[in-house]
Amino acid sequence: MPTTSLRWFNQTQDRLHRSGRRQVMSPLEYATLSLRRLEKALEGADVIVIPAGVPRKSGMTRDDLFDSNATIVRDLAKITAKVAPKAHMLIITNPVNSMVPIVAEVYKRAGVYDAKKLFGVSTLDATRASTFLSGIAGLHPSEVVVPVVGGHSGITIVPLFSQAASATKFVKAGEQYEKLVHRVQFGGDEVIKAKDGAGSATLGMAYAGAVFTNSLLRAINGENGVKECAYIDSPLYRERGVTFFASPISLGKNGVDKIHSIGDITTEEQKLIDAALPELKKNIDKGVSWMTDCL
Ligand SMILES: NC(=O)C1=CN([C@@H]2O[C@H](COP(=O)(O)OP(=O)(O)OC[C@H]3O[C@@H](n4cnc5c(N)ncnc54)[C@H](O)[C@@H]3O)[C@@H](O)[C@H]2O)C=CC1
Ligand SMILES: O=C([O-])CC(=O)C(=O)O
Repeated sequence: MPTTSLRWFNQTQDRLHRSGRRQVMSPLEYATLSLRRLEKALEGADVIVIPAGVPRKSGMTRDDLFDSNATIVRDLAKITAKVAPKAHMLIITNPVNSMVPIVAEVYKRAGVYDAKKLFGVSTLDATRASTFLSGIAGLHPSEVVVPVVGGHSGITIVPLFSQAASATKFVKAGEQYEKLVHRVQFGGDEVIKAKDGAGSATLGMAYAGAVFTNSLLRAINGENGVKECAYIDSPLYRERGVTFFASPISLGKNGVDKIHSIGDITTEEQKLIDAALPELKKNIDKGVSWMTDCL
């Protein structure tokens, strides 16, 4: 059945709206009302997108957000596991590398985990890679598709410029390549610095989140051949202890239909993946251990 409605819940807006309507509200009264409104918003959802949480400020890494955002994401996942256990879960909140394993742990404990329906949204990395390379190539970004694999922070972001079809020839080995990779890996830092305390890539993320969500909705509604990169529960590097990995995937009615292999890559790209894996493992283990410690 086609998706027919969009529901939106923002804790801060909810609090403002409620306190505007009633002058006196105890924290307990607010929390109870808010939880009920949230559950109502989520009930029966096919797709849930979670961008809730704190963005970083200049000088912070995404991992520095872990302590603030882990609790928010865990608590939201507990609710979604209860009221919409079959929904596709799209996680935007940083650090994505650790938040997705946290959601997986919550769902496992609730006995409702479906690895095919949990996604870390890494589309912004592919958007940046495409934008930067198309600028060099003099092409429109829509003509340049660059798979970006690994994770969503710093050196875990690995753009595969060698797979950008006809645009690949515009990438020159050496300094230009290194600068291009660095810009994709640290594009988020560039935005945070430019916004100077006013948040992170909010609009870029709104675009990237809409691209990924629309792709998923098209697949859920029966379209064939929908392909995106996303950070998912993946077998690709499991033997190296990395249980979540972003790679190209085909989407279907029930989420991940097929996880594609990385394919042919250059020696430089292999080095980037080798550097990404230990960092990714650390980020994933941190999320899983934090959940164990929560018990
Ligand atoms: N995956 C990605 O590529 C990207 C991820 N992000 C991440 O997304 C998150 C949000 O970033 P922004 O939108 O820039 O921040 P923001 O501060 O503009 O928005 C966050 C919103 O979350 C709401 N919120 C907080 N706790 C909540 C809860 N428990 N339930 C419902 N809503 C809640 C706040 O009221 C606020 O409106 C950050 O963690 C940021 O790092 C941002 C850009 C790209
Ligand atoms: O950099 C941040 O903190 C936000 C983000 O994930 C991005 O822009 O890629």
